[in-house]
Amino acid sequence: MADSKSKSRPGTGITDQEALDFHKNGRPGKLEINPTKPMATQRDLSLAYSPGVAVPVKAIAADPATAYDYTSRGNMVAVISNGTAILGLGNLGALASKPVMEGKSVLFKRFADVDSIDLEIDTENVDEFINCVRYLGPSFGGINLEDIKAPDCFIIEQRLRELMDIPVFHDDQHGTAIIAAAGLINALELTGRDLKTTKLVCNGAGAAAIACIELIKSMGFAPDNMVLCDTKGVIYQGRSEGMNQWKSAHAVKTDKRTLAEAMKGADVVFGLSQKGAFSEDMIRSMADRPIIFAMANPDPEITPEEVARIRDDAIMATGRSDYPNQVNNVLGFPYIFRGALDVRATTINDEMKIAAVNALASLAREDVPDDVVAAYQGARPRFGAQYIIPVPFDPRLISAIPVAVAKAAIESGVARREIADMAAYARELSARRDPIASTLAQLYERVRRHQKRIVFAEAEEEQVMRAALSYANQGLGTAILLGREDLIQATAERAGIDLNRPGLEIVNARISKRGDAYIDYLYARLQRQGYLHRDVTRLIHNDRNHFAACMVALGDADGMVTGVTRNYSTALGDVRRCIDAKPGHRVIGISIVLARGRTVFVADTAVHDMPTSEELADIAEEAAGFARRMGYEPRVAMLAYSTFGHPPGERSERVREAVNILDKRYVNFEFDGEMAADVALDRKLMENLYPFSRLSGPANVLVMPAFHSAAISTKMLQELGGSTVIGPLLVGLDKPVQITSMGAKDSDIVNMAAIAAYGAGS
Ligand SMILES: NC(=O)C1=CN([C@@H]2O[C@H](COP(=O)(O)OP(=O)(O)OC[C@H]3O[C@@H](n4cnc5c(N)ncnc54)[C@H](OP(=O)(O)O)[C@@H]3O)[C@@H](O)[C@H]2O)C=CC1
Ligand SMILES: CC(=O)C(=O)O
Ligand SMILES: [Mg+2]
Repeated sequence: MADSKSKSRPGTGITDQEALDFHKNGRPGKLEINPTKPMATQRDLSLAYSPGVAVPVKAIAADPATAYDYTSRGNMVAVISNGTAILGLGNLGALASKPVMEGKSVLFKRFADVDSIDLEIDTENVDEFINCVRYLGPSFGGINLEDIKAPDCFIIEQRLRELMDIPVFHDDQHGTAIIAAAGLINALELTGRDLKTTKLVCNGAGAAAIACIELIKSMGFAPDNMVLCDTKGVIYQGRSEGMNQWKSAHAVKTDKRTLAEAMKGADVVFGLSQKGAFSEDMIRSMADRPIIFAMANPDPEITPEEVARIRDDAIMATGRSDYPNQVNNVLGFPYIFRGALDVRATTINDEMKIAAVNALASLAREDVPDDVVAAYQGARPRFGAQYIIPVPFDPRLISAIPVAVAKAAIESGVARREIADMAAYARELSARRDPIASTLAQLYERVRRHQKRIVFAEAEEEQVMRAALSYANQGLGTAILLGREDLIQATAERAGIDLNRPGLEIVNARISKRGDAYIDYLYARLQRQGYLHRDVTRLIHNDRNHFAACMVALGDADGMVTGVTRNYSTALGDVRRCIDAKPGHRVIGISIVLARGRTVFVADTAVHDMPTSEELADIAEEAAGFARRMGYEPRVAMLAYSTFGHPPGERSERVREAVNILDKRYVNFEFDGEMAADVALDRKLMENLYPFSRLSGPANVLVMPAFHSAAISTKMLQELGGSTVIGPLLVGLDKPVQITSMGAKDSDIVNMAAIAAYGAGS
């Protein structure tokens, strides 16, 4: 039977089961460790381990600073928790905090290329915790404390800062405070308020809350205009119940005793407490144009929908990614540590925090340039009530925040390394980001706004059904499940999936009223290619790919996804019988390879076996157009085993000729060749040996000389090189169809469905 695990969590588009599967599938968890040096030969071993390793050991013993040169310390941060305040879920213990800590580690890597490991310490004793961490200094360039409850976190952080000579930063305190302060500055500006006269209520008096109010007081907020509340109500001078020295420091003289009383007439409210802590009446009682930051995770103190029902003049922010204005420390900790590590800072001080606040606040006021629009779901946001703070996928964060933090560290004297050329540093930082994730995020968002009907041709398969459900749950459109009802129902029962929800439709090819129209359409196409009417009838009644492709061809569905049960070329043949190439285009397969922070488009990985020169030139044009649509300025390398004529060989001539054809077509993108893959990808090699090359940087589109080299190299990269490969994506068809690999996972199938929907003109 279907259970709650198949129901989407409100507002998120994900089910509990999906969250569990995401963490469980493949290698459990979200993190693994990979070596950065070869470990293949006897010589490698002698260098990496005994005897070679003794040399850096002695060097570090003689000069500890060289540990930054010879070990991973300088780019390594520990995320450490005891699980006493996991998000807003409370004290669930060290072990239960591990998914969050692994998540923070992954975000360090994803957003700022900082290596990170999570350490969960199983004690609630403050001294034991401090003793456990204080000796770990040699291993790390920084310590990120996470989800430790107040007031223990204040003592722990303070003591560790005194004991350790690397940055110790409690993210829930300072990370949150930095982002909230940046959002507040901008919200005050938009509502024409002055920091010195604004009245603020902060609900919650724990780690995040105390740090937030301390930071904004240090920026000039009047202490008397701020009321702090906790589970016992207002923290007033003279209160004795549930107090500690950190709360006392912010107690005010007031006769208000409850949160409801405090919120009456308030300009701003910060929620750093728990789900549902704000009532509609409280929100109603606030001043005009109220500023509401409901930051509890995973569920805010009040939702934007609830606020919108009560009033339309609020500036509303939450800690979540699925609403506008995400005030969440993910906007801070990766970049703050990036800047601190790059100057080998001994600490993260107030100057560095305020520099981060200002950098973040100003970024939201800047015009969003074209190449950043992708991160904003394809729409260009303008500084305003719905956009007071950048989104986590904003590619400008990686250069703006670390530069500001590094500068502040140098100027305030806590840097152990200077950066002479800040502009070069900013460029280096930009090169660390990988734009594909923001491109995919944009793609999903566009599909969400222009929902499409996608037919899942193999819906009797469990992973396809899960993908269809996820497609509907994520609000991407309607998922059409093609298959026999009884089998679909049986699979759904087995998988615990509830099919009775909006956004899912079942279509049975055998009894569909549209069958005759599809037969007529297909017979007209195939009658002169050896197909009898009865052959076509059989194809439509018995073959899901033909039926689904005809649905798309005749407009009954906007796009199609298939491939789980049949090999690629068979599925492609089925589809091509029903759908032609777009006029003036060539159908090709493109694989997106994400490897070590780089994204490369490889073509043709699906269709042309041994392309002619003319076909290679077409493939280059299709691939360059696709790369551009995905937000990249294409630099196309026409690959071969030789480079610019050496070693000579007949096979490379075909590729050379393709370059000549592109020259004659006056295409509007950079291309060159023939060249070997190492020359195409290694800028230095290209500059040193072939300074005449017309590519202005390493290639990001690789046109392979033949299908076998394309398929072999992408599969090898995936299996041996640890790369992520998306695709092959079918490009150039007149209607959007995507074919997955056989046995693809549900998440891959949803990606393909979203890409098909995008291709349908989302
Ligand atoms: N958006 C973001 O980036 C971040 C959000 N947060 C969120 O802030 C919240 C607090 O986290 P953190 O400070 O680390 O936790 P702590 O355990 O340190 O503090 C929790 C505080 O919330 C108070 N509290 C709990 N429930 C209520 C309630 N119903 N009404 C009033 N006060 C309440 C507690 O009161 P008492 O002192 O009386 O026990 C305590 O002061 C969590 O929901 C967390 O997810 C935290 C960090 C970052
Ligand atoms: C975001 C975060 O760190 C928290 O909610 O605890
Ligand atoms: Mg936290």
